[in-house]
Amino acid sequence: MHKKDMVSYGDYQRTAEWILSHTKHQPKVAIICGSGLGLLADGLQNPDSFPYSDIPGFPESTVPGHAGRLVFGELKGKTCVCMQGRFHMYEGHPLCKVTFPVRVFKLLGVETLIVTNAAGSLADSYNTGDIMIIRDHINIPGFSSISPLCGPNDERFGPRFPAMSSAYDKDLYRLALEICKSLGISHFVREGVYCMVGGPNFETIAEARLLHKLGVDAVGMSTAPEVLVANHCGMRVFGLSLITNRVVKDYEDKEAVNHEGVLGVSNMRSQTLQMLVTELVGLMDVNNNNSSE
Ligand SMILES: O=P(O)(O)O[C@H]1O[C@H](CO)[C@@H](O)[C@H]1O
Ligand code: HPA
Repeated sequence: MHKKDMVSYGDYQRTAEWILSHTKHQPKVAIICGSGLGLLADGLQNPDSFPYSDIPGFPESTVPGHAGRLVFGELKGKTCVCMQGRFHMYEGHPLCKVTFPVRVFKLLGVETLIVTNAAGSLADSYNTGDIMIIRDHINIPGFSSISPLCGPNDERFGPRFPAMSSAYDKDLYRLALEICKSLGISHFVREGVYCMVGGPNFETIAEARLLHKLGVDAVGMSTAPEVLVANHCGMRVFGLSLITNRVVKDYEDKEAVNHEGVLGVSNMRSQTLQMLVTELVGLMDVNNNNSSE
């Protein structure tokens, strides 16, 4: 690992201090919006919004559908911070930069991370527009030590060898399923395994077939690094994938995925996702939390 690709504890602290000097909000919940899902941030009450370019240490957001803003505010009375746009490895960011905000959130006092993403489906029973609650993930870059946790371990954040067998919080998972029932959306809500690939290309047919055989339900190019870093520093995590396309597994199939199509489906379903996340934040237990106090 090159030195320039490393981030020190002081770097996270500096960014956290900058944020604390610019907003009164003290979030307990952080939400990362996937491609085209930035609407999630629009429901925040009393918002304070900062372009990433104004925040010391934050990388630049370069992908269409990722506005590049950090928004603080309240959802159902709970103080949240929302990343309107995330960073991806394929943009050229080292993973410590991709996950930089998660550790900053930890220093701000965040205890729960909600990750969302756009993903292609491999499971034959899934339809475009389905919402998948992430039960677990497979981190393909991690298999070859491409991980935000590689390099010297900082014990102030967490242990050298973190367990990942409960990466996604079971209570939040169950609560989300109940909320889906009460919202009447269970017929398009699934539970499954997300797989991160590096991207930026979409999958070949052979890769798609391999992932299918591995038991992957949905594939995307994000999320696993953020979830790793959040688990490492003791946050609980909840994740949602919006199924924006079917991953082609058949050589005769002429359908080809593209990012514009992904964004189209995200936009179509983002209001439903917003409803689900809002209810979840409203009903989850947090030690919070009123920023005006
Ligand atoms: O994972 P998010 O950021 O939602 O974006 C997904 O959508 C993009 C491809 O269309 C890729 O970046 C993929 O990871
Ligand atoms: O089919 C896909 N593959 C990888 N990443 C994605 N992000 C949205 N759809 C996809």
